[in-house]
Amino acid sequence: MEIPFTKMHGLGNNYIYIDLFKFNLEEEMLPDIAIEVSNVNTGIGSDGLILIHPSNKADLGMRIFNKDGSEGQSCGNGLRCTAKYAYENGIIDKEIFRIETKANIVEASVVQEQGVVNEIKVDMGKPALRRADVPMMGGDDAQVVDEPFQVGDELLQVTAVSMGNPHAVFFVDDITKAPLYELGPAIEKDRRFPHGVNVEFIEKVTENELNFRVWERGSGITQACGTGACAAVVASVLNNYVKRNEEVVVHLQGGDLIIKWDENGHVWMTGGAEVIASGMYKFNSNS
Ligand SMILES: N[C@@H](CCC[C@H](N)C(=O)O)C(=O)O
Repeated sequence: MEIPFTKMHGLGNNYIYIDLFKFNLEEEMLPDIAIEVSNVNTGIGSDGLILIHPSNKADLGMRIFNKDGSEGQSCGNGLRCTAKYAYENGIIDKEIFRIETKANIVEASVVQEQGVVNEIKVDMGKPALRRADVPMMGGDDAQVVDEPFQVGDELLQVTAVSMGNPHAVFFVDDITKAPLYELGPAIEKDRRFPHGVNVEFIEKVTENELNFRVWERGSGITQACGTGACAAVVASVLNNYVKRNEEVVVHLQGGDLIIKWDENGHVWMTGGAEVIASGMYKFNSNS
């Protein structure tokens, strides 16, 4: 079967996008397609698969599958790329529109010049902070802020945030020494997170600037994670490292995002999105 695709990235966080306004895929094939297209040796190579689909609740919908075939509830970089694709390919014909995800419905605004989208701002909605909503096991149902977290021989301090998907945020003094490979895989699958977790290491640079590295649930190290950057700013506010209602520049491996957690509780994400290539993928179903 030949599948039309577009490969896009947001700060290097790259996915294969399939436009289900034009092409149909069987539900049961989706995890296998995600695994296969993500493979850099036998597929295209990506952090996963994103489907852009019709929605009866919003202007359009987006679904994200990680590299291992698991489905995530949201994807910040994917939402900006989806917004750019939808605008530039005539799926929508307005600058502000709503996108449904498995987690919630978000509002995206595109800044465009002559039909080409340069920047996308997304109202990502409100974070969920109660332990059960992350979800994280153990302890009472209050927020998980700077809580001791033992992993093997290491005693860390965790702040847990859901941006529709789960995030465990750890603050470090020097981002270049963040133990991504050493601890990322173990924390991602730690039994205290029953649905797994995205793992972020954050260094405060100034009152309005954070350094960021991520080990993503289902995909491992990626160059950027939009929901992770939102979670990092929420966690930094909760730990008094940055201020509520102020823009924070998050330096990810692939570039910068501007994030603000506003006084109404909404998290705003602003950044770019790029098209890499488009073509036809020959799906072999070998995985
Ligand atoms: N890269 C994404 C998040 C993708 C999903 C995540 N790995 C999960 O399983 O929750 C982003 O930009 O937010």
